[in-house]
Amino acid sequence: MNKDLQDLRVQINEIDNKIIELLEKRLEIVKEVGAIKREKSLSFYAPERENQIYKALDSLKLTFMNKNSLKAIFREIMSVSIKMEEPLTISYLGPEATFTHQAAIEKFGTSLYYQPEESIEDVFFDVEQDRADFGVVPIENSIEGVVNYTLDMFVNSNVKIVSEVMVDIKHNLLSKATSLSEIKAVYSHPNALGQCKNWLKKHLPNAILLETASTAKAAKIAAKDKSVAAISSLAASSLYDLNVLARGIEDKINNVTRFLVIGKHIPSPSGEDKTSLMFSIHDKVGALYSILKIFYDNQINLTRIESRPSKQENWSYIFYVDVDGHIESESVKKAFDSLSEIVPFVKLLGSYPKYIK
Ligand SMILES: O=C(O)C(=O)C[C@]1(C(=O)O)C=C[C@@H](O)C=C1
Repeated sequence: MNKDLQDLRVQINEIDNKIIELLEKRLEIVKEVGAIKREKSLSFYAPERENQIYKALDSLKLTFMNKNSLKAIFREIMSVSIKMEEPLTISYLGPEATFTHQAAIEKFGTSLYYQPEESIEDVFFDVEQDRADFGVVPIENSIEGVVNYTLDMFVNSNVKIVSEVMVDIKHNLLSKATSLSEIKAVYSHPNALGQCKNWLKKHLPNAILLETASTAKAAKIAAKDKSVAAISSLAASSLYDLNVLARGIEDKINNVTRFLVIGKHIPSPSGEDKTSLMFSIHDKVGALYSILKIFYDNQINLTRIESRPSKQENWSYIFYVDVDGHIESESVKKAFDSLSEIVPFVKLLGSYPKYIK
C-alpha cells in the first residue's frame, strides 16, 4: 500500500482510539447521572438538556464539519447514553419507515426500542398505560394544516407534550419496476397523493391513484406487484427493497411536518421554550378577546391558535394555543392562573424546548 496512505491511516487510528476513550469516559459520568435520576425519579430523557447541547454545537465555528452532521453524531451519543441509563421504549404512529418513524429516530437516535402502532390513539394509550416511555405523533403539516386526530386526543388524555420535532417531507416514487412506463397504478396516503398531484399528472397521466392508510403501507403493496408504484420515503425503499424511480416529486418544496413527543412529565425550562394549552370559553361577547388580552397584558407571544368542535355540544369549541415561554416562568404562570379564573375549562398540555434544526 502507498506509504503516505498508510501513515495517514495510522494517524486516524490513533485519533479514533482517543475518541473511543473519551466516549467511554463520558458514559462513565452519564452512568452517575442515571443513578441520580433513578434515585430522584427524574426523567432519563432530558429534552431541555439536549437542546442546550445542540445550541452549544450550533454556536461553534467549524472548518470541516457540517452542523447537521455534528448534530447527528451527538444525537447518537446521547441515544447510547439514554439506553445505558434506562433502555426506553418509544411508541410511534407506524408502520416502520413512515415519516413519524423518521421523526422519532431524529429525536431519540437509533439506540432505543421503537414500537410502531396502528393509530394515534394507540400511541397515546401506550404512554398512558406505561407500555411505552414516550410517544411520537404528527401534529401539523405546513401544507395540509393541523392533524385533528392528535389535537382531539388531548381532551381526555393526561399525557404531556415534552418535546417537538420538524421533518422535511420528501416524497419519492418507489417500485419493483425499473421504468415509469411499467407503472399502471400509484398507491399512497391521500396527503402524499395530493402533494404530488402535478408531478403525477405530468409523468404518469394514465396511472390509477389509490389511497392507503400510510405511505409505508403503500410501499409494502408496491413490493408485491411490479405494475404498481408507491409514493413513500427513502427509508421505505430500503425496507421493502424498492427501486427509486423518482426523487423529490412533491409539487411544493418546503413541505415540513411538525411532530410532538408525548410523555408523562413536563421537562424543566431550557431557556427557549414553548407552552401549549387548551381551553373552552363562555358563550358571550368578548370572551375570546378577554383571553387574548391576558396574553397581551403579560407580554406573552402567542404563536398559534386552533379551534376544534368540543363534541359535547354543537357549535361550542375548544381552543388550542401555543405561546412562547415555560410554565415555570413568572409571566406564563401568571397568564395561566388568570386564564383559569375566567374560562369554564383549561388544561396545560405541556412546556417543552423549541425545536432546533
Ligand atoms: O444530562 C443528562 O440529564 C443526561 O442524562 C445525559 C444526556 C447526555 O448524554 O448528555 C443523556 C440523555 C439526556 O436526554 C440528556 C443528556
